[in-house]
Amino acid sequence: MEINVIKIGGNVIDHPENASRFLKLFAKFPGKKILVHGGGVLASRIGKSLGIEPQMHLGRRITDKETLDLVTMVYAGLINKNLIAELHTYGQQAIGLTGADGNAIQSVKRPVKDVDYGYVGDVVQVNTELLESLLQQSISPVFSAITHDGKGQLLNTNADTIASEIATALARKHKVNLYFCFDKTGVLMDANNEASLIPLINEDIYNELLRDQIIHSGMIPKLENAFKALQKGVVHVWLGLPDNLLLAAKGKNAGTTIESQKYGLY
Ligand SMILES: Nc1ncnc2c1ncn2[C@@H]1O[C@H](COP(=O)(O)OP(=O)(O)O)[C@@H](O)[C@H]1O
Ligand SMILES: CC(=O)N[C@@H](CCC(=O)OP(=O)(O)O)C(=O)O
Repeated sequence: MEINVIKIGGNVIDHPENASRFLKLFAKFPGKKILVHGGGVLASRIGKSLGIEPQMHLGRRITDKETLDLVTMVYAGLINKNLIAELHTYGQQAIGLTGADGNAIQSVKRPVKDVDYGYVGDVVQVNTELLESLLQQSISPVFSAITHDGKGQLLNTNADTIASEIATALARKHKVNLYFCFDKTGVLMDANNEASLIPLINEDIYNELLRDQIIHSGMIPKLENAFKALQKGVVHVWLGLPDNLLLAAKGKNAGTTIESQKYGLY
């Protein structure tokens, strides 16, 4: 089957009207689809109000025990359940999951190298049978950024990574497209200038932009994951505004595209 994995960023869903516009588009999006949502900004805001200061390193959250409890409540509870409830108002069958539910995504606690990320998980296994069975019933799985290690420990996993790992695992058997929706028109030469869109990107350009710090913060894991997915068999990766998602599905660019076959890079 053809499967679309769609990631929606925390900056978009932090604004209820933008979240609603996106969810309506997701409900309209044709074919089999899986949603992965972030929520980093809300977790940081609620954390601050509780005296838990966010600590990020290269776009990823350093997660101590207290922060793990916070993100579990915010991502798997507050955000995930509200998204599911709203999707049903648009006629979209959906089921909210963490990686622990149905053993959907197992991860291992990231080994300490230069940085100790704490309770952050690197994905090792995706339960594709579970996802296939839900999709066959026209139920869209909706994932928050929480995984588990199979030994009782929940772990925080970057939502872009979850989207990429799900897409990659399904790509072994299916044609998979991966869409990263966030708060910019795509990858930009200047993150503050929407007109500076880079419509196509390859790994050489990425490395140059990274070196020149044109790509920074949350864009780093997003693009790392985009390239990883393409290398591992995902057919099409797109990044852009949620409002352009249906255009992207029709093959119109309106964002930044990295396409495996067409450019022969992957
Ligand atoms: N070159 C770039 N083009 C576009 N955005 C960039 C770029 N470099 C850094 N960014 C930042 O990355 C952010 C998107 O990453 P992130 O905040 O993790 O998104 P999400 O909402 O998906 O979680 C943008 O809002 C922007 O501030
Ligand atoms: C380990 C790690 O960085 N986890 C992320 C998970 C949420 C996320 O990725 O949210 P956005 O997509 O909104 O950024 C975090 O806690 O910020």
